[in-house]
Formats: sequence, C-alpha cells, structure tokens
Amino acid sequence: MKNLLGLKPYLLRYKKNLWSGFLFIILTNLFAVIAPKYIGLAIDTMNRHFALSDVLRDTGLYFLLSLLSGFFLFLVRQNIIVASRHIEYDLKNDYYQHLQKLPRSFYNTTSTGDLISRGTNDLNAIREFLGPGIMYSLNTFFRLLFALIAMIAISPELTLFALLPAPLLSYSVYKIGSSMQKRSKSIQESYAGITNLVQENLSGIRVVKSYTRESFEINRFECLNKEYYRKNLSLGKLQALFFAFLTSMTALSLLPVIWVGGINVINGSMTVGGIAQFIVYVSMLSWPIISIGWVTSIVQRAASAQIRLNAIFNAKPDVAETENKGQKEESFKGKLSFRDVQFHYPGQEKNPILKKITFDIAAGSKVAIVGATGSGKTTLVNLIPRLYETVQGTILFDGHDIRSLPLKTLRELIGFVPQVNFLFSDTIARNINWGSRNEDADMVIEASKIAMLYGDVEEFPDGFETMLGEKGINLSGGQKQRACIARAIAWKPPLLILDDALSAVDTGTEARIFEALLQKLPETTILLISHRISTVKNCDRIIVLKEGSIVESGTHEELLQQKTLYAELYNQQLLEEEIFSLS
Ligand SMILES: Nc1ncnc2c1ncn2[C@@H]1O[C@H](COP(=O)(O)OP(=O)(O)OP(=O)(O)O)[C@@H](O)[C@H]1O
Repeated sequence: MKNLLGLKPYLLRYKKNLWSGFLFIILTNLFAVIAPKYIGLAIDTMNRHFALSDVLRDTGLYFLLSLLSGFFLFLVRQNIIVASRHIEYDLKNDYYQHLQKLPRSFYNTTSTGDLISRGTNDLNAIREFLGPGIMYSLNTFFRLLFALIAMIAISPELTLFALLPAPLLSYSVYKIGSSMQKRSKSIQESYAGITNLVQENLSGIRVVKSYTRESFEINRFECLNKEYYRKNLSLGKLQALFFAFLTSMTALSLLPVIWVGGINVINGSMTVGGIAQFIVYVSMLSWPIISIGWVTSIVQRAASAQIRLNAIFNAKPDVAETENKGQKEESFKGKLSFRDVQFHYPGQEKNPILKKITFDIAAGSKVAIVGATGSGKTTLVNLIPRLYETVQGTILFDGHDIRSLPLKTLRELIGFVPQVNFLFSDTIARNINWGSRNEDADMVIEASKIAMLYGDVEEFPDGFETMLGEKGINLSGGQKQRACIARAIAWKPPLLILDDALSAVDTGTEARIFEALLQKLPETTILLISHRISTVKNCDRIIVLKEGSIVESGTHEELLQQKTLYAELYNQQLLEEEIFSLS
C-alpha cells in the first residue's frame, strides 16, 4: 500500500472534487439507508389497517429518498470518477515527459514494449484504483456503518446473528485477495512481454518477411499469448470462486435473520414491517461486502502497477540540467576541443572505448574522423551532445566545458545526423522543420537544397506535403539520409555532426553533397565520420582512430605522405575502385 503514497500529490491537486465526492457518498448512503424504513412502515400500516393514503405516503417517501440517494450517487461519480480521469491525464503526461528526459543508457536496457505496457496497462490499473477503488471503498464503509446503525436500532440481537459469517468472510477476502494479487502481477508481466514482442515484430516486419520467419514469429507470439491466457483463466477461476463464495455467504447470513426474526415476530417482540426492513438492510450489505474483495484486488493491482511505474519515475536523467550561465546562443561559433577524454560504457570499466583523446577543431573548419569499424568513432561524437558522459577528461565548446552549459542549449548548438536515421510519420516539410523553432517554408527549401533533396521532393506529386509512412518507409535509403541531413541543417547550428550519414548514397553523390555543405555552410563546423576517402579528403583535417586512440591527424596530403594507416585505407579503396571499374 505504501507504494501508492506516490499518488498523494495528484490526489491533493484534485482535493476539491475528492472532498465533494466524499460528502456526496455520505449523503447517498444516508438516504439509501433511511429509505427502507418506509417499506417497514408501509407493511406495518397494511397489517394494522389498510389505509391507502398512509401506504401511498410511505411508498412516496421511499421513492423520494431513493431518488435523492440516486441523485447524490450521480454527483459522487461526477466528482470521484472525473477526478480519477484528470489524474490519469496528468499521470500520462508526466510519464511521457519523464520518458523524454531519460538518458540514452536507460533505453539501452529497457524495452519499448515494456514502457508502452507500463504507460497503458499499469496506468489503467492506477486509474481504476483512483476512481472505482476509492469510490467503492468509501461507499462500502458508509453503507456498512449506516446500515449497521439502522439494524442495531431495530434489533441488536438480530444484527449479531446477521454478522455471524463476517469473520469468515473477512478472512477469506484477505486470503483469496493475496492470491489474486500474485496472479494479477504475473498477468501484468506477461502482458508487458506480449506488448514488447508485438512492438518489436511490427517494427521489424520487413526483416521478418524477407527471412520468411512469419511462422517462427507466430509461434513465439502464440507461446506468450497462451501463457497470458492461462494466467488470466486462473485469475478468472479464482475470481469466480470468490464471488460465488461471497454471494452464498451473504445469502446464508439471511437464514439466521429469518429464523430468529420469525420467532420474534411470532412472540410479538418485532413487527413484520421491522423484519422486512431488516432483510432489506441485510441484502443491502451484500454488495458492499462483495465489493471488499473487488476493491482489495483493485488496490493490490494498483500497488503492483505503482511499483512498476515507480521504477520508471525513479530513473533519473544521468545528465544533470545545469544552470544557465547567461551565455547567449548567438555567441557560439563552433570551436570544439577534447582534452584527455577517456570513456567506457557503463559497467564495462575493463573495456575502454576511448583513450586519452585530445584535439582541437577551429570554428568553421571541416574535420573528418576515420577508422576501422568499432574503433570508437560513433562513441566519440556521442559524447559531444552528452548522450553519454565522459569518464575522464573534458570536452570544451567555444572554451566552455560542455557540462557547464545547460543541456538544452548545448544540444541546440549541434545538428546531429546519427548513423541510424529516423523519420516521423508526417509530411516531409514537418520532418525537416521538426527540430526548428519556426514554420519557415523558405528554410525547409534552403535546407533541402543544401542536402540535395530538393530535386527529389519536387518530383513527388505532393512535394514537401508528401506524407511519409512509418520511419519514412516511402523514401529510398539515400532520400531518408538526405532528409535527416536537411533536418539537422535547418537548425542552422554552429556544429554539424554527420555520423556515416551518407552511407546509402553512392560515392559520387556523397562527395557532391559534402561539397555543397562546404560551400553553403562556410561558418559551420562540420565533424564528419565516413568510410569513404573520396569524401573525407576534402576536409581541413582528418583524424584517424585506432582502437580508441588517435593514431594520425593531418590533411589528406600530409597523411598520405606518412604512409601509415590512412595511406593504407586510401590505397585499399583505390584498388577496390579499380577492380569495380574493370568488372
Ligand atoms: N551501447 C553500448 N554499450 C556497450 N558497448 C558499446 C555500445 N555501443 C558501442 N559499443 C562498443 O564500443 C565500441 C566502439 O563502437 P562505435 O560504435 O563507437 O564504433 P565505430 O568506430 O563508430 O564503428 P562503425 O564504423 O562500425 O560505426 C565497439 O566495440 C562497440 O561494440
């Protein structure tokens, strides 16, 4: 239960609704419990002498009180259920906002399906607790309280008989409730597994199809689905037994009431109306008693959902937002310096990826990073926008330690085109505009011209308004990459990082796009990772990485003269090109 304390701030936010709901619950139950008194009176009137006016008065009052009880019940729902919907809305927003702030390392270890399941299934369990859970708990409490007061007023002895099965009921509710909690927790975990599998399968559906692994995937789904189905059946069976048991127990509690009450009526210590009223109360108690079990399972389900949500809410962004030091964005030029930077991935101290990296890149210069696959190029550029934190050493942007800059400011200074690109299901224009802060059509055109995408888009019937399918499925690999470059340029950032961003276009196009970038963005510092010497040779400087260390650095000509690793790469690519042209 203590896990649910995390919901306190949300409950306080809607305390007006909740307090009103609380008041209306008292009123609805008060009227509901007073109403049966007039059934008893009507029966007793009929027993003594039949006066239609008296019967009409009593039944009229019964009807009026029931109507009032119904009206206040409506207000209860309007306040408590509505508050629960507000809280659900706030929680969903907070959950999504929190997910946006979590670091990349968090997503390395958490699956998307699991996050979706927590944001839907678990949040729904919380809402059920906040709405029906709170409402039925309070309702049960006041219904029991008022009905018991009324019953004791009629006959304390009969009340005692009516409550005989109560200890057994409470104990069974507790035992079966705990078992239900275990089963629902396990169901929630299974559901998360299914969501994850479906999410992953649909994202990779093209790979599944090209490898004709549909039946393998169907089997995997069926296995998980069967497990989920079995767990649900087992919970359903328990619930069915639980409700059947409770219903028969409450029906059973009527037997001593009729037996002892009947004797009381025969010996004249009770009226027929009195026992009729009493029986109405006993039946009135059956739903609250049954709902104890239901509410117990709602609370338990919510408690385990809250544990799962807390695990996400407690995950902290590992890059602390630092205070804005008053540095204006326009004053940044794009000078970049690495000072003795060392890095290893979290928990992999024995596997250093970057070792004592030191270099300076002047503002506006174009620098390439080359090296064999796995040499640490991507890792190096990921440190600049602080997607990962350096383990040792400092990275400076225009002389400022990047850790002293607000994260938002730092990231807005960088146009980043990662190796694996991603486009949203939206128009091409909005995809290019996405990172920008305005809806400037000229800027979209300018950026797409520099990225050499403009000609392609002009050919599309809807031009920049062409809707992209999921992840830009209706664009070619090269078009997708160029759209991502256009998006990064549209920011007009002082630093542009291209991480193998043109691998899907041919060598000639890559060189032409890079030429355009050099010409059109003379003031932008460009850090380029590419395996193609034909592209990097035009850079002001080339840094060669080997196993996480800088082994060479200089212009294309300088490096060729050194006749070491870069020259080897160059000669190898020349040879490959010659073989290709001969074939
Ligand atoms: N998230 C990660 N967790 C642990 N190790 C990682 C992670 N990402 C990369 N690595 C490891 O770090 C090393 C450097 O990877 P990196 O992606 O930086 O190389 P790269 O030079 O960019 O390679 P490529 O040219 O193939 O893109 C590799 O050995 C890789 O296995």
